[in-house]
Amino acid sequence: MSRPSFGARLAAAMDSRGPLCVGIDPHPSLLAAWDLTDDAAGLRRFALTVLDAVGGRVAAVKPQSALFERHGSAGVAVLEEVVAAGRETGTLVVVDAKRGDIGSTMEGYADAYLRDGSPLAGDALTVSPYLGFGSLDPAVDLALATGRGLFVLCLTSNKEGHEVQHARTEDGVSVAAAIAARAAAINAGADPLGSVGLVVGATVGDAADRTGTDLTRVNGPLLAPGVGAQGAGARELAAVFGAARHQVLASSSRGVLAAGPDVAALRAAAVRAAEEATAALRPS
Ligand SMILES: O=c1ccn([C@@H]2O[C@H](COP(=O)(O)O)[C@@H](O)[C@H]2O)c(=O)[nH]1
Repeated sequence: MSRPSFGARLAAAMDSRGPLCVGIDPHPSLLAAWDLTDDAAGLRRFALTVLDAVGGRVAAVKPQSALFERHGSAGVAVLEEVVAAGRETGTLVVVDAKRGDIGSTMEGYADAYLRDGSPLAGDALTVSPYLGFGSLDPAVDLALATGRGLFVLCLTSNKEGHEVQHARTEDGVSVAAAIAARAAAINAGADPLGSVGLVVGATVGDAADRTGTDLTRVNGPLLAPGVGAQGAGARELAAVFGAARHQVLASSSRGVLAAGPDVAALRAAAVRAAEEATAALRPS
C-alpha cells in the first residue's frame, strides 16, 4: 500500500507535535563537549542519543550528511543506521545532503536518497536547484512517486546566499522567486500541503519581499534553519514568514544539541524550542 504524501505526513506531524525539526549535526566540537570520540563510534552514540531524546516527540529530525561523510564509509554506515532508527520512532527524517547535479546523475542521487529500500532514503531530502530547477526532475518524480519530499534551497540562511538568490533572471524575476514559482507549480492543488518544499532561512529578514518571493503561494512546507545558534528566534520566525507561517518547519541544531549529552536535558531543550516555534508560527 502506498504511503500518504510527504506534505500530508508533515502537516499532520506539525499539527500534533509542533513545527520543529531538530538537526542532528555531530560537529567535532559537540562530540568533544559530549565527551565522545571524533570517529564513527562517537557519531553513532551522539546521533542515537538525540533520537532517544526527541524521536517520536518532534515533527522531524534532520541529520546533516556532511558531518557523517567526514568519517568516510564508516560515517555513512552510521547515517544509514540513524535514518532507519529515526523512521522507526515515527518522527520524519529529512536528510540534509543538499544534492544537485545534471539530470542524468541526479537520477543516481534520487535513487540513493528517495527510492524505497535504499539505506539512505529518509522521508525527505534537501536539494540544490542551482544547476537549473529542471535538473531536479528525477528527484521530484521519485519523491512524489514514493510519498517522499524535497526541500529546495531558495533563500538560504547564510550571509552569502544573496549573491545568487537575489540575482535577476533575464525576465527580471529574482532567482529565489523563480525557484519558489517552480515549486508552487508542482504543489498546485495539493491538500493540505504539497511535497516540494523550500529552504528559507529564519535569518533572511525581509529577503522574500525584496526578491518578490511569494511564500504564501508555494503550497508546500518551508524549512527554516537558522533558529538558535545562527541567531534567529521567535520574533524572526514571525517576521520572515508572515502570512506563510503556518507552512513553516523551524529547524534548530546546535541550539538544542548544546543541552546534551543528558537525554532529559536534550528533551527539555527540544520541548522548549518546539513551544517557541509554535507560539511564533501558530499563534492562537
Ligand atoms: O540555508 C540553510 C540550509 C541548511 N542549513 C543547515 O541547517 C543546520 C543549521 O545548524 P545550526 O546548528 O542550527 O546552525 C546545518 O546542518 C546547516 O547545514 C542552514 O543552516 N542554512
